[in-house]
Amino acid sequence: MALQTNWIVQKFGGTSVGKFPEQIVDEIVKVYTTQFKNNVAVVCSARSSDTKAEGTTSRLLRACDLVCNSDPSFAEVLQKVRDDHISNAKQRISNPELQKKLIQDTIAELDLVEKYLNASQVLGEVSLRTMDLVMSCGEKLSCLFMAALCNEHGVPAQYVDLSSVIPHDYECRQGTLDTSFYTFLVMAFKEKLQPVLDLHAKGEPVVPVITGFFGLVPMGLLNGVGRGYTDLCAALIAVGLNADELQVWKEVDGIFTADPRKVPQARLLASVTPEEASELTYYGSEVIHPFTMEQVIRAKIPIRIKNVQNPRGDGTVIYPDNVAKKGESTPPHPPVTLSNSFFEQRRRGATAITSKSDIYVVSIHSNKKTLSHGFLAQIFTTLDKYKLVVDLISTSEVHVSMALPVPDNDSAKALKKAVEELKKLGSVELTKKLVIISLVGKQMKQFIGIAGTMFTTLAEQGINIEMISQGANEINISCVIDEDNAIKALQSIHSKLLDLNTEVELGKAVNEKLEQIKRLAL
Ligand SMILES: Nc1ncnc2c1ncn2[C@@H]1O[C@H](COP(=O)(O)OP(=O)(O)O)[C@@H](O)[C@H]1O
Ligand SMILES: N[C@@H](CC(=O)OP(=O)(O)O)C(=O)O
Repeated sequence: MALQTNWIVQKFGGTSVGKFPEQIVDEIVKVYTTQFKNNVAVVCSARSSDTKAEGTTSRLLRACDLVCNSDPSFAEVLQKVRDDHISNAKQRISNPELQKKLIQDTIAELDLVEKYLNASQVLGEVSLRTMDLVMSCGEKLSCLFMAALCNEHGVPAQYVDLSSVIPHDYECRQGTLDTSFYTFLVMAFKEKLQPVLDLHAKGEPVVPVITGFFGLVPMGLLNGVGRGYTDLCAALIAVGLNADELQVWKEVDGIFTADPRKVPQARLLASVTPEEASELTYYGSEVIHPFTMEQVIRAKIPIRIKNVQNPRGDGTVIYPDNVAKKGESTPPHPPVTLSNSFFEQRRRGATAITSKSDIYVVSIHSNKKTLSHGFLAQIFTTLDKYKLVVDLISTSEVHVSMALPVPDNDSAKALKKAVEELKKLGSVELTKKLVIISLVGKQMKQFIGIAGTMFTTLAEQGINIEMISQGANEINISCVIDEDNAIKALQSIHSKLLDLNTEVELGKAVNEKLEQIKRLAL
């Protein structure tokens, strides 16, 4: 039995769809379908013609906010989305029929959104469900456009809308995003893609262009998954199709040892483990949505991060170093033959460094002599009440320090109220304008002295450390410093711990292993 299905799922982010749609179709989708003979499924996010903050999803959410504040200017925001998509269709789709149909479909979707928002304005609220419905429009418009562009460029494609795959009453039946929910989604996606699979079976392959918005999830998509949900959707599609690889296409060559915009010496990593990718994303390097990994890794599908502007590059593979690939009950035999070259190749302890801005530190000095029973529970109950998240925590006998992300005005207001309540427990000190610097690496726990080098380097640079914390999984050492010192800290720690280049060799080994697995599976 052939274990490889030849399916590859390619996910494209909003800015890539906005800036490089022709390259996506001609240099990526067409190359994989015709040259490499893969079955390709495409998943797209909502278009952003420039930055994500000015992208379609952000605009649609802003329109919802305006409606909540009874501000009628939401119509102007919708008009911007309309103008942007119509001019894009006119500019990029020249076949009159395809263009006419695309513009008609675009207008119909936006008219629907306008209806929802007008109704919400009358009701005086935008429910979670309405917000999801409005948000879904972004991915629908983007995929309608990409499917039209594929067809225009000679790649037969079919638009697939996932926005109604979750039944209305699902919330009542289940309630949370647990494993059974993901299993349900995978089955639902499979069913939705069956007509495409049937065409493939008949020898009429077509590329499904699938909305990365996947339905009205219990509690709302933003609460349940958050921005970047299309990565998760692509992962679940990869599982449903039993794909050989999930490719997440971005505007960087892959995952680097640090954000290349901040550390020019940063190196591209050939591979990282899912845990490392999650930590990096959580602590400021937004490379992939953290929920993505679990689904695909469970199905033993590798994730490859690649660059839309450099499709021939190898990118970065996210794959655990101790698991056999899909279809294998045990690792390729004999495992020893691979162990020297593959992921076991030692790095120098740390894999990458990252920074997360907009951090406040709250320090509470208990008014008792020792931390009394219930002290921490009271702190967390208060933070929970104001929906505040704690990124790092460190405690001593009568003292607790916590680093919290405060990215916007709403969370700043919430924190102010929480601090007032926390004052009942002791003296509270609040420090603002901080960043978390995190050193991440699965090998770090086996190396002595990494934390020492990290903190000595900061001391040598005259950088004061506000707080220190080591992640319980031992693959993350973090500290909090003043935001003005962030770049200096990243660059100096990088040059001490991450400048050495072992990646070229490691890259070869990663590809060698995946090739071997492919051969074994055929
Ligand atoms: N360690 C890292 N490796 C790669 N990119 C990183 C890292 N840390 C931060 N980044 C930044 O993350 C961004 C991700 O790429 P981009 O394609 O812009 O994202 P999106 O798919 O959300 O549009 C890049 O701009 C890059 O500078
Ligand atoms: N469009 C959504 C979902 C998404 O995944 O976006 P992107 O792939 O562009 O990060 C958002 O902006 O959150």
